[in-house]
Amino acid sequence: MKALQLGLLGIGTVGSGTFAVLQRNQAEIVRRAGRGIVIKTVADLDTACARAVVGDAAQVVADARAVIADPEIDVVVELIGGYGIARALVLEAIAAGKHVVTANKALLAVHGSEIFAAARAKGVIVAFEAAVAGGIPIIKALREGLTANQVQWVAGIINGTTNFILSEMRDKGLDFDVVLKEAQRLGYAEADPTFDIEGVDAAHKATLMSAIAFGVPVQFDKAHVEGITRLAAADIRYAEQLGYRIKLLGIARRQAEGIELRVHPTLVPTKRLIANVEGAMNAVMVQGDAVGTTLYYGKGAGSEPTASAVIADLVDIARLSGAGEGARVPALGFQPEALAQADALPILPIEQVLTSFYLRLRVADEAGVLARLTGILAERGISLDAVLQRPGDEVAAGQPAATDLIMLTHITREGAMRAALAEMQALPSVLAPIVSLRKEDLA
Ligand SMILES: NC(=O)c1ccc[n+]([C@@H]2O[C@H](COP(=O)([O-])OP(=O)(O)OC[C@H]3O[C@@H](n4cnc5c(N)ncnc54)[C@H](O)[C@@H]3O)[C@@H](O)[C@H]2O)c1
Ligand SMILES: N[C@@H](CCO)C(=O)O
Ligand code: NA
Repeated sequence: MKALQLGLLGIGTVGSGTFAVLQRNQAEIVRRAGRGIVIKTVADLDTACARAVVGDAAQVVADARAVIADPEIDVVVELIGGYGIARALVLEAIAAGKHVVTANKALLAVHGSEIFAAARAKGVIVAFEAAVAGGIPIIKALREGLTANQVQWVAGIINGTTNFILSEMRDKGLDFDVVLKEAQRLGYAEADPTFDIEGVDAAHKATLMSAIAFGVPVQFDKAHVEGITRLAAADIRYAEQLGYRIKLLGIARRQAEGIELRVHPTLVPTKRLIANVEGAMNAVMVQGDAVGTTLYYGKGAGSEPTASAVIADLVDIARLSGAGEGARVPALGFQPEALAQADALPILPIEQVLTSFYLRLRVADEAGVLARLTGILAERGISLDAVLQRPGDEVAAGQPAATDLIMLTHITREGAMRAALAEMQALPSVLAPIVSLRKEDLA
């Protein structure tokens, strides 16, 4: 059978990995796909760099639209990134009848509904395994391997840069900025690293997983997003003393009334495997009603790990591009007409999220403070799981002595906790802004 002809848009970190792995493993890939997968043309603004990567193994052009216009190209592989030119090129490629493979989670989390609808109308495939947790086949697992299940929740370490930063800070006592620079040097970080450290990249990926897990449209604008920039070393230490690690988790959970979709630093029991995922590694836990809890672990970023996912999608296309719509796996795993309307299973506002909390309060060391605080929590139906008292810093002469109170709560509605926090913060004996972090047992 004729080889699948590719046009690669962008040959940076992921593009060059895709080129290298396709070259190296071509014979193995033919044995699996039943035909060759060949890069015909590479488009990159930096043509000199692109030529240095591909030599004379493929044509190199500066203009991506020349690739889209080439009738011999079957698949456009978008590895440029971002929402701007990438969106235009992907839509133009679909309009030209090309299948599309992309690693671009930002694009799909924000414009996915438009792109999947355009692909459906044109009868082409849009595949994106590389967009979530890089080389880990989590899209395949959710869409196909777990298809029997009603998924209850998905929780993952899905940003390598922030997991690398948290691990290096905890293990080696390194500063945030030093570790971020190292993650950039290693090719893990996004073009704009604030996407990594502010949780946006993880939220893009969690949004895609929520759509595939629950059959809802991609709705990045409804995700609750917090990064790691406000995390204090003291909380990492206290969490450790209580038997928890702090991880940036992307969580999508089904409640009766809707879906929780959130990214935030989270206390996870140290005894869970996922709490021990270190460095730039990713891991995703999925709980289904039939299968129970499953865990997927591996490299979520980097040149060849991400290329591994891009090429897996290409092999699927090599096998399925000739098949009718019904023989292909739908982009989000649910039949398009069965995707729930946004209001049928809405993304819940953060106040409705159910979770437990870690609180750290700097309080005046005087009688009755703890009773007042626990009274406020009890009025809102929030019960305590554990309380620790730690001496605070030295205080100036004449100032009241201060102490740190660390509390772990049982599960509560976030709205109730926010109301309690406001009331506690207003007490004169609470001396500094209260730190609150969410905690998940992931059992
Ligand atoms: N780096 C990773 O580990 C990783 C992992 C998973 C997903 N991704 C995603 O993969 C995509 C690519 O990431 P990357 O790290 O390879 O980026 P990169 O910056 O290394 O490469 C992008 C390439 O696109 C080229 N480019 C920019 N504008 C162009 C245009 N208009 N036409 C043609 N070429 C253009 C650049 O010159 C560059 O060579 C992004 O969507 C990213 O989020 C990256
Ligand atoms: N910037 C991303 C790349 C992989 O999507 C990360 O650090 O995980
Ligand atoms: Na993946």
